[in-house]
Amino acid sequence: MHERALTWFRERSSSWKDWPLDRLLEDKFRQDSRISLVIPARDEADTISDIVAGLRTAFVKDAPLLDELVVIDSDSRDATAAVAERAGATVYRASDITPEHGAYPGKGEALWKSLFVTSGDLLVFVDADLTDWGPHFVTGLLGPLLADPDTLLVRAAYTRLRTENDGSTSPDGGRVTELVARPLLSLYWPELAGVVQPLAGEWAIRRELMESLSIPVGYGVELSTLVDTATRHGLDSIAQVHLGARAHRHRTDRDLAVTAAELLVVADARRASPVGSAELQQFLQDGDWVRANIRPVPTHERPPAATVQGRSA
Ligand SMILES: O=c1ccn([C@@H]2O[C@H](COP(=O)(O)OP(=O)(O)O[C@H]3O[C@H](CO)[C@@H](O)[C@H](O)[C@H]3O)[C@@H](O)[C@H]2O)c(=O)[nH]1
Ligand SMILES: O=C(O)[C@H](O)COP(=O)(O)O
Repeated sequence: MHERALTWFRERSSSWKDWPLDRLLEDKFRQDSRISLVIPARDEADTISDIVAGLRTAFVKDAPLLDELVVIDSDSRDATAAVAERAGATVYRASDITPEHGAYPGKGEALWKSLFVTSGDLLVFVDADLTDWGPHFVTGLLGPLLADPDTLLVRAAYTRLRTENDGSTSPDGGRVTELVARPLLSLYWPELAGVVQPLAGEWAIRRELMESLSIPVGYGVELSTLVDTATRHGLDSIAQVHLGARAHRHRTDRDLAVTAAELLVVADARRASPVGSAELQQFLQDGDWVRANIRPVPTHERPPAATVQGRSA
């Protein structure tokens, strides 16, 4: 692994088990922190109820960790809003929030709009399509933020499960992650190559930072916030927490191609110069991230043959 990335990986990774709820509550009340949990959701009526109800029970009813549990309904065509409200969330339609600023479709837009209806100084984002997850996602993500004022952004690290049509699972999830995000980071921001899940939809961030960043309206928001935070505040302002395994609803390759293009746009907007040499950082999906793999990426280009001495034609 790139030396800086390896140092970061070693120093800034922890496990959700390192962050017990008691300790978090103690830190939260000592610091007088307010915490908002935000779930962006488009057409997630099938899964959102369990997520909202589970988090509400764990961190609103049983323990006072969350001050707000908000769902941003992002142009859903199904009953997402009603289901989420019944499960105990405060629900806003993204397009109803600050209508004077207009409305775009997309996840990033939902997160950006959430800034206008929440008040927590710490924000936690959780996707609405999770099928394998646990409340420890939230405690894990908040741990480093509550423990250290210099930590500004916390990313989830997990094994991404792929669920086949017959219900069987393998640790082969994350098509865009493996095919686009990781190569982009390894090539253009190799110091970020130690981020195990650069596109994880579960992350926590200080409001002050989130409000200072430009937010792509679509699926580029995870990549942009990662790169921009590292660029402006240094790698060590970011931490990652291993959360075990995570499964979600899979989208089609064709839909993911649009996401892939969005990531390229985000990268393109942030890049000044091309890479010289490159290696691709990968992680074995069995959870043993210490046995990470480095794959050399060929970058050499031959000159036009017409310019090469001794060509026969
Ligand atoms: O217009 C949209 C589209 C999606 N979502 C919600 O955003 C979350 C993630 O969307 P999803 O379609 O499940 O994304 P994935 O295909 O799983 O993409 C992965 O990679 C993306 C970055 O490329 C991240 O934004 C996602 O969180 C991450 O799960 C879910 O709660 C969606 O309901 C919206 O709120 N509005
Ligand atoms: O982050 C990703 O790579 C996308 O969400 C796709 O994940 P999947 O291949 O596990 O559906």
